Amino acid sequence: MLIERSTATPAALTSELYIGLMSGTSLDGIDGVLADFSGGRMVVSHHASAPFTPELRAELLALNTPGSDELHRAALAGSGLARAYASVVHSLLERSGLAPQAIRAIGAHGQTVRHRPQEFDGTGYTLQLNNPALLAERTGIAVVADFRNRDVAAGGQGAPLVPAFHRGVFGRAGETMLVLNIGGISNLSVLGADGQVRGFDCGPGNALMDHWCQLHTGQPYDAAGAWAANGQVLPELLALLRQEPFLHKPPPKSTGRDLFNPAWLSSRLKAFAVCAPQDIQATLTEFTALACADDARRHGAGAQTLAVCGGGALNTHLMARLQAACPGLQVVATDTLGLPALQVEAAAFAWLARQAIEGLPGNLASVTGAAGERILGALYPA
Ligand SMILES: Nc1ncnc2c1ncn2[C@@H]1O[C@H](COP(=O)(O)OP(=O)(O)OP(=O)(O)O)[C@@H](O)[C@H]1O
Ligand SMILES: CC(=O)N[C@H]1[C@@H]2OC[C@@H](O2)[C@@H](O)[C@@H]1O[C@H](C)C(=O)O
Repeated sequence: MLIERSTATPAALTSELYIGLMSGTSLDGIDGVLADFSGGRMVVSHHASAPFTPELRAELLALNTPGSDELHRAALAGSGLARAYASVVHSLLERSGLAPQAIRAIGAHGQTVRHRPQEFDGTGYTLQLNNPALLAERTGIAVVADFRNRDVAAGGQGAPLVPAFHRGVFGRAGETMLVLNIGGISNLSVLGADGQVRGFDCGPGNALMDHWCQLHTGQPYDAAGAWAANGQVLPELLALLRQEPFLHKPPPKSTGRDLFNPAWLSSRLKAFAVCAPQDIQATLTEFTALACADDARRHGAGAQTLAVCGGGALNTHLMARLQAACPGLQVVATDTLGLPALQVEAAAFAWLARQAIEGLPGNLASVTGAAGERILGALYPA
């Protein structure tokens, strides 16, 4: 039998440079980072982002709800996403002056279009559209993708996956820290003083606010929350929104656009049709802040700091409402702790790719409820 030698370049095999790519439930576009893990710590050297084209965004959004010809459309959308990912990778290579061979691997999250991990009699699923083979082909770099399904197969939620990364970057010995990601959906990591980590999705992040803002102002999001800040919170609507059972479920739990979507909102707005859209926006912002704050208070005993990442950290009004609802905590953006809010999730997927390449687990059973820690992701070689 002829045993062949690997033709992979030694540079790629020893490199500690990884690229992380994230396109999340806000569906605003792609964030990518180039991260260096040499020397036992992570340094993000470059960040690039790219909005989705209106066509790709519309199709990815449409694929979140059942429709016709889904298999064909999902395949095309996955390839469209991979091409957009490749152009973010090319920007990172150009900015850093590096050749593809210098990068060990790309961690590419894909686009979540369904997330039903625990339904269907224990055979639930989570679906991230992607075309990792095309991404590897277009970049000449190995790709790690499909990070969530192994955790789901082990009985877990498949999300959130970032708490282990949050521990590595933001954890402080002997101190309880809270890290809140406000993307389309929001998720909280509780980094215990004793090293224990808990984490779960809190509920909506920007998804409902973005939808309402787009509908009534034509803008993709409420910049700095200025529109909401000049509206009046509607107490009855707020109370109705806060009745949502997901918010009161104990962890482990995760959610997505499967639940917090325009249909969910419409059904709750029926009795409020005469209200000013700006007041609805103020109420949605308050609802989002309270969904996060309730969890921070409920699960964050002993913590002094709530570090916020994701695009929600740029919503000044939302951050002020969060601070008002958590008087015992200092609410800060993760920028103040060394990692800019918009880079955290992409950096997490660079880290998850490295974990996979090194044969190390990516999930935390204490977070997702999986039967144990697992190596996450599938490898598409360069
Ligand atoms: N200047 C700003 N003012 C207010 N909101 C902002 C601003 N910039 C970004 N955002 C919000 O952040 C969102 C994008 O956040 P982010 O990139 O973290 O989302 P995501 O990648 O979809 O996250 P996730 O995977 O956690 O759902 C936008 O849709 C918008 O709602
Ligand atoms: C299924 C899915 O895509 N979940 C996302 C989503 O966006 C925020 C929240 O819901 C979180 O659970 C998760 O993303 C981050 C990156 C995570 O897995 O930790």
